[in-house]
Amino acid sequence: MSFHAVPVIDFSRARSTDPDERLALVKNIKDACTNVGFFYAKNHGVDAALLQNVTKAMKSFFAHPLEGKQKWIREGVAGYTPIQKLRHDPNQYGGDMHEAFEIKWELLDPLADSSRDDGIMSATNVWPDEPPEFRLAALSYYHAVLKFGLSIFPLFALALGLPENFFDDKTTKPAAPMRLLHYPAQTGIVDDRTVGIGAHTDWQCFTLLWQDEVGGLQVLNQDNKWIDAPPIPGTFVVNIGDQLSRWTNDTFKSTVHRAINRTNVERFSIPIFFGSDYDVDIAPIATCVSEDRPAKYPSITAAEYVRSRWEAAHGIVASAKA
Ligand SMILES: O=C(O)CCC(=O)C(=O)O
Ligand SMILES: [Fe+2]
Repeated sequence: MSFHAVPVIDFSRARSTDPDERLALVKNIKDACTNVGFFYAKNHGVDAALLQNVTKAMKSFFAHPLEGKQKWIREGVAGYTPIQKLRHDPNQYGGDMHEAFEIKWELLDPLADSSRDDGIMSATNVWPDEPPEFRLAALSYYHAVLKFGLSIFPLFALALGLPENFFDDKTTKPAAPMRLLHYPAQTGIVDDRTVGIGAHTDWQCFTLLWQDEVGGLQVLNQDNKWIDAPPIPGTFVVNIGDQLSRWTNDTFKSTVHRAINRTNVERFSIPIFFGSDYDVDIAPIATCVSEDRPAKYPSITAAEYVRSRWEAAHGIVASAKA
């Protein structure tokens, strides 16, 4: 059945002592992940003040002239990406109309050892000197959302009929890049060819997205119609990515989406992409495979898979199809 709206799921029930409440939550998650691949999470528990601080810092950073921001471009997978550098949809006319700043896992304490071997996905963060509170604001928000994100894995396990701790030993140092995104106001001629971020699926297990009040996110349904996912204050948009759809042999859906800012107001959003540990093999989980539903995907590590998608988005190799 085709969906016509993105469901809203109340996560306060994850903390309930009533087992029926938790079961009802898992059922909502299962329905959303198998039919839509998207849902809003409300009552997620992330402090609104942390969000306020990071949005203030990112707005201040992106307001700088391009020359200042270009100092933070790095060859690797962290730092600044200018407008139109990426093209998420290879069929799209121009590049994506957004600029981004990407942050990798790092501890909040600047003196702590944040080195971590992520193999071919290893990256070191760069931190703009302006505004000075950028690092603290970004990482404080990041770690609060990381905590919420990790709490979703056991619920996904239950929704898949797996033991609740199934993902625990596979998410001890989970991949979780965060991107701060700025979609400029579009004042010229705007048509379907001018997209903020072209039609794509995400690469990791799932994404937690905060979006501001401007709107523009759209999700493709089974009838090939774009369904709006409008901003709902106090929620995150959660969507399944290709890693988890492969891993579950397509039990969970990784749904095509895009963002188009057709207003003359700039838009900001912050996705965090949650993956398993990079060294985990994401071949279809045994319980998702049967004689009727043979494994659709070969074995590959999460790092190899994500790296191939990253290279495709950067035009380094032909698109690696999910
Ligand atoms: O900005 C948005 O609303 C969507 C961003 C997105 O889909 C992505 O970064 O993968
Ligand atoms: Fe996305």
